Amino acid sequence: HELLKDESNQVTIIAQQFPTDFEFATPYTSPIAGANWCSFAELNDKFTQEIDKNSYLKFQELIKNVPQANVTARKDITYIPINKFKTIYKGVKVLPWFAYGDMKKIIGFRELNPSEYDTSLFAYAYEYNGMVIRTGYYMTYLINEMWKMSGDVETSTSRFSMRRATIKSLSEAYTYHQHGRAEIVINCTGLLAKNLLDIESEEKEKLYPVRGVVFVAENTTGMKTLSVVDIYDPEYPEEKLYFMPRREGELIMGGVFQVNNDTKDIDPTFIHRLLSRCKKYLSQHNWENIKIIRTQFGYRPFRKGGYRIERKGNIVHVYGFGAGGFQSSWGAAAKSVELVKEYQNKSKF
Ligand SMILES: Cc1cc2nc3c(=O)[nH]c(=O)nc-3n(C[C@H](O)[C@H](O)[C@H](O)COP(=O)(O)OP(=O)(O)OC[C@H]3O[C@@H](n4cnc5c(N)ncnc54)[C@H](O)[C@@H]3O)c2cc1C
Repeated sequence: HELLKDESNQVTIIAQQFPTDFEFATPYTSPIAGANWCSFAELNDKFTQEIDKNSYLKFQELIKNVPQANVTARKDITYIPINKFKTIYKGVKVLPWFAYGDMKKIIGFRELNPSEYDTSLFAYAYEYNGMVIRTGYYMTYLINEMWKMSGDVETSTSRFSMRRATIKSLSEAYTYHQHGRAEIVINCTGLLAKNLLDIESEEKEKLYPVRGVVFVAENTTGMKTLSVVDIYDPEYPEEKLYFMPRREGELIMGGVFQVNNDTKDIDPTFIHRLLSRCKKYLSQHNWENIKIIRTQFGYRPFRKGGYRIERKGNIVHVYGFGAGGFQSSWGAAAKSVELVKEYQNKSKF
């Protein structure tokens, strides 16, 4: 999308799976995400903070001006239960980087007053102006924007095309360009980057899946804010508790964070624990007779050391986004475009 803004660029997307696919023979993460913006950057990680801030601002622009992008403004509230505060955080209040500096203002960050939550359950809570990205629709919007920019379809002047194909190695990707051989390849293969024959051997070791399971329900709960309860259950340490109310009256109910789990089985008892936690922690909402439409799972493409945005000759690697591929997307795209331009400028001389 960002590359097409330069009218001299022509782009072909090669993919095994596309956003409107509903079953995947091989891992494809993006359609499974909720998704929200909740940057995970550490307090001193300015690089990721800049990327996530850039993305936040872009999503805000879409919220305000582009309804068909399917990004919806939602207050995002996080509650920290007392047991987690005591056992895991050792009684120290932990706030994210965007609770400070100019980002605090931009994002409307605010700690909740104790009168606003149940102090017998929670040690503290905070909120900010967040969002829900309706991922399937949002990605379709992006594709349609690219077709618009293409100006033409399947002719010698078209600047965009999509190709369903499976590549075994990055070197093969050059041959799929709609107008002959590509000059540069951008590798956004997510978790499957590790299967590419010509990826560096150390990269294969770095990538690992963190499985997520979410329920898509009809939102009869009355919940209008994006709500996260930062739970810790020593018996089920992989289980989380978060909710994303989508624009069309759906509720994403999550989830789990299962490191190195690439299975497809879902524990049938999980939903019962999730609902009993809902009744305990979020009793202001109605959890009776909730109708679950679908259970879905995906593999967050984690990479040891964080994500990779790096140019090696005429390949730009952009993968390993773990649990934050949407919230980092626009910032990561901006960095990738810089790397493409760097290559284009070098190859001119
Ligand atoms: C349950 C869950 C909840 C999440 N919630 C959030 C959230 O709230 N906010 C957030 O920011 N992130 C969230 N994430 C994380 C986010 O979904 C990922 O970081 C993001 O989707 C990764 O995108 P990607 O494009 O790198 O990988 P993918 O979406 O997996 O895309 C990779 C693409 O490469 C193609 N491909 C791979 N190998 C080949 C090949 N050899 N040949 C051809 N094509 C190939 C695939 O077919 C696919 O099209 C969540 C993830 C899960 C599972």
